[in-house]
Amino acid sequence: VKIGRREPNLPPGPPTVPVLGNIHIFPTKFAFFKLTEWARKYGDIYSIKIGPKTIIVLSSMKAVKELIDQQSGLTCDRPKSYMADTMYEGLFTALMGYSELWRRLRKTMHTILTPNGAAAHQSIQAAEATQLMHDMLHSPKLYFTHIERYSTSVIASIVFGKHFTHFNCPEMEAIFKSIETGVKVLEPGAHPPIDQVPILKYIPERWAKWKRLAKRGNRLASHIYLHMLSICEQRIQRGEENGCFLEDVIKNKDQYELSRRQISFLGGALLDGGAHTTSAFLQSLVLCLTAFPDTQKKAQAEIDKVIGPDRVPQLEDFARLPYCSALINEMHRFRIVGPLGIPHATLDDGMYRGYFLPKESLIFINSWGIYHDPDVYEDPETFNPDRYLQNKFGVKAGVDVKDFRNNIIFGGGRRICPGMHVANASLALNVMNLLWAFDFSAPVDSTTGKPCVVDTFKYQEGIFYQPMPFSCTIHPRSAAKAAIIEDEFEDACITFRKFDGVPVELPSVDETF
Ligand code: HEM
Repeated sequence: VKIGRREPNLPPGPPTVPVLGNIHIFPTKFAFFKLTEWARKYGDIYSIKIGPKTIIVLSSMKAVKELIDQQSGLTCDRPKSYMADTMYEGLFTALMGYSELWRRLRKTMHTILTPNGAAAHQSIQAAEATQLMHDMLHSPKLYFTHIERYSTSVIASIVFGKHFTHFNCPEMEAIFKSIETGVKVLEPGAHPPIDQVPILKYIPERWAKWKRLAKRGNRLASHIYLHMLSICEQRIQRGEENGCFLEDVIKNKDQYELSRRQISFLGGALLDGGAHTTSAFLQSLVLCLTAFPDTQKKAQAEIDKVIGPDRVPQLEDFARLPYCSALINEMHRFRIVGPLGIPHATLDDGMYRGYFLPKESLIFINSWGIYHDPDVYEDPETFNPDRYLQNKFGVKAGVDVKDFRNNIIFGGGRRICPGMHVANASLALNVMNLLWAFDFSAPVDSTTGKPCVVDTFKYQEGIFYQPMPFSCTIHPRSAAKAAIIEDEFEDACITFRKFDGVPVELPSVDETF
């Protein structure tokens, strides 16, 4: 039997068995740990066989640069996915194959997402970040949810011009229901291998729960995306534009060559792509500040020296805070939001380092493996922002950095995360604000009288690496700072007025499946 066998000129990899290849040993949970273990054994490029299909795993900056960035024309596709295409009608930028339509959607996104485009949205971003401080001040125990409100509302404001005051509102609930269903729809290994065995597509719906699930996902996703779009359209009709991204796209849809439905999914892809990732980063940040009090104190000392206690931080301050910048780099390295990114795929047959890469191979950028490589980073499992003060890439002495870039956590090539500049501004603003405003500590264990041990590995399963909710004590650093936050929040509410608008009722949706 040839199926499952590694073809002789593929990159090396774990031994295969007939038909299955490596399916039987492929991890279903936290796959990046196993893929990193294999990287140490088989090198920075290796292959895994899933039946007849090939997965290529890249675990060095050099391999990512050479194959994802420099051969982007070959590696910019996405794997075909019946489930994703059914749920998102083949219109979801992050999961679409390389096509003319994908290029048009990316081009449209770039109008807001360039550094200058992103800068135009900084006032709403700052107002949202102020609300996050205000929410944490008033109900610190709900900080996990406050972060999720912030991350969703900031993108919804930038893209659709719609601010969410509370987590408990019909729109936020609908967005999360759609995202949660998306996670189930896309869960690797949860459904029959439809993409490998296409005949399965013809099984009638009543016998195929997975088909019904994908259709339910489609109803939920299209319902909320179209609703968000109509909020924006109605604002334009009232002549109350607030400068959000989609206003421009709606008004110039002929120039962008996009239909109304395509525009709604474009907004949806930004919303889903931006909300969860930003949340995961900020929740990991709180976890690490709680687990590593010395780091917290050092960052606070820098902020106290540069900004002082009398005003809230501004985005411009960030350039004068090298330790805070190192802290963000170390957060990206230590607890990567997307440890395997979103898989790329090859558009055609290709070659790299003398290896053959068959058409439609999947390619994983194993960021976890790259950032936890003991040959590159001193004690990679130790959280140590100072490594990024020693040199730009935080590497051991003597490591050749000519192929390095610090934004590899945002992927690469033509598919590199278009939200990178919006995300960087969000992360910088909130790191400064949260450290300026609050002390984070582990709750005290009533039996020992000592702070509880914080587990920095208690994370949720899924495509993004997001911590499980954990107890954390959050106190304002002074009464004066609490008062400044109250004042700032009043100003933020003035900014929000333009983004609250007239409520538009969310119609109900059929959720059966
Ligand atoms: C900490 C924050 C973020 C991280 C770590 C992150 C990471 C990533 C990664 C790894 C990819 C896959 C890139 C590749 O395939 O090589 C991606 C794609 C994407 N991201 Fe982000 N992202 C973040 C924030 C955002 C934000 C704020 C937005 C929207 C404003 C956004 C929108 C997107 C979209 C639309 C794609 C799909 C690109 C495509 O397939 O063409 N992301 N992101």
